[in-house]
Amino acid sequence: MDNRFRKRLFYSLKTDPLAILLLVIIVAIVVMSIGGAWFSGYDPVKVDYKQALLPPSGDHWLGTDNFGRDVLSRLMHGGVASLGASIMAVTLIISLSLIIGLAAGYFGGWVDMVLTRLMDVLFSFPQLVLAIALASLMGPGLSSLMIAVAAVSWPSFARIFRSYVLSVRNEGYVQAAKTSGIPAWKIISTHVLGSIVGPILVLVTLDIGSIILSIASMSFLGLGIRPPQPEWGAMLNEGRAYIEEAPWLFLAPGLTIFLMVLGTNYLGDTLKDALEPRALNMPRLFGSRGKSKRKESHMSSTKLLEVEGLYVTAAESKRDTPKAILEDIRLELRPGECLGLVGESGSGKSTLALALMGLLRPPLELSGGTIHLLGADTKDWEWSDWRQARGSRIAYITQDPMDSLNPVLTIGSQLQECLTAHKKAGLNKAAAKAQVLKLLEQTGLSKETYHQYPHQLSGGMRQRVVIAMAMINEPQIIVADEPTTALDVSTQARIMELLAALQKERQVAMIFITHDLRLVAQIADRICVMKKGRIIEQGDVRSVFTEPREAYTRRLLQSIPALRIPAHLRKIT
Ligand SMILES: Nc1ncnc2c1ncn2[C@@H]1O[C@H](COP(=O)(O)OP(=O)(O)OP(=O)(O)O)[C@@H](O)[C@H]1O
Repeated sequence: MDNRFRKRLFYSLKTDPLAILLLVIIVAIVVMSIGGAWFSGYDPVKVDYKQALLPPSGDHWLGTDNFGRDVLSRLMHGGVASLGASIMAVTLIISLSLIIGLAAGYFGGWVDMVLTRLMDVLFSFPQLVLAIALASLMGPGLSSLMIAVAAVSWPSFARIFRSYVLSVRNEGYVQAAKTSGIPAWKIISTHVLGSIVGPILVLVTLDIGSIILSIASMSFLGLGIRPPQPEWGAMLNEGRAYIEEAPWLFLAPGLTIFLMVLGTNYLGDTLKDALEPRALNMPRLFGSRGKSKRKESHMSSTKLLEVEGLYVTAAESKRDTPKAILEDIRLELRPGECLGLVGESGSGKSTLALALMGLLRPPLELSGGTIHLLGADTKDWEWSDWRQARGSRIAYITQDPMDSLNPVLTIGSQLQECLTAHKKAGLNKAAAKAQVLKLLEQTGLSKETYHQYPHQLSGGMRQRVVIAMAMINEPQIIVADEPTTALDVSTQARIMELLAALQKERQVAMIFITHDLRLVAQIADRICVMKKGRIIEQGDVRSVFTEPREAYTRRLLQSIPALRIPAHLRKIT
């Protein structure tokens, strides 16, 4: 666990009293279950009919059952059986699903095919019914319960692990390890497994609740531990007959199971949020709920985007003085125009792109200025407003296409998903597919791409898919953040041609971010030059190339060979 994760987890717990309360309850239940044997004070199985069905009192805090046994003592001893069986079942499930998920995801091919078909077969049965059938075949007892629950639960975990592996399998560092001749088992255990430890932890926490519930349900049906030994599900069954006469018999195990399941689910969510800060901070970034009225601006209707005095700061903690990342940014964009945003690494180009998309995440924060998008002031926009705008009005193309593509979904389904996310009335499945196929053709991809997965495509093809994704809902603005950086020179040229053609054909306005002035010369109408978070020079391409005002721009221009600048933009000397 890295330090930042621990800090985020601590922060989430600190600011969420319910999470703390549930954590305390879970710890108390676990401690009482483990220590029950020593400090319960009553034998959980000893029958004493004289004490039968006593209500809760100072002697018996949770009352007694129909055999005169102390309910609290049985609850504590039963916890060992219930929690022990659940933990054992989860361990079995995780081990099995990890082996199968890793093998399917990493080796692919026929191994993947066989294993995913096996998972599909198991998925086709209702899980609990199959587990009950298996447990009945093996006979009553906690071990048969555990095995039955594990045998039916592993496919859903294995499928998740497989998808994690697929997403890291094509990462540069895994490819580099493969090309260095490192054996598969070592790559899996260090690179692949290392990067999915976090998700495993979250899955375990999230799912232990449902495993506890499955084990209790099966015990309730009489498939678990044999009487008189206590177990929560079995106790629930025993208490059922006395629900009116002695409700504590039913309530005590029922509430314990409820609190354990609620607690583990809630804490699993907290853990997940700490691992994925995006989800944690999403809504807070856009002000409190219920203020979603958009203020229409007085901006001229010809400007698609107008940024005025924009400031972005970063502060790692409240105590730190915020560091200025963007200062006094002013720019505008008109229909069909391409604005090149250039500057050296670290000048703030990507941060500006994220601000324009409403995607700034802590520690980055919008600390001043306004962004008018298609006539609307985005100041009070909530997450849902940005979500509607993204894709349909303003789209984003990233540097690395793999960032935007899901490795486990086909290209066709991902494009169709983008289309249906902003669904226009009357768009059925067939029409959506036809639209996707047409766009694939327009972006120079074959029909077969529709059924292919991202890893089956080359880098250039993937970037074409991402461009198609950006175009599919016909946005009026596209922000392309170094879209050709990850490509070789010839693919780069073809992607630039495609972007220029699509932009012209569809009259889309584009912000083209790059540190490569040659690319800007090919595509942009105007240029903004950025340095240390500020726009230090902006103007039309020709004037910036031929008469740069700033020494910094001149240095940037001098760094590219004159011959690589188009003739009409070269300085006439
Ligand atoms: N999450 C963050 N927390 C703190 N500082 C950040 C964060 N993201 C970016 N910065 C800082 O903001 C500045 C601008 O970064 P940004 O990524 O926008 O630059 P860039 O011009 O896009 O660089 P590149 O061309 O290398 O992508 C840098 O100094 C960077 O360290």
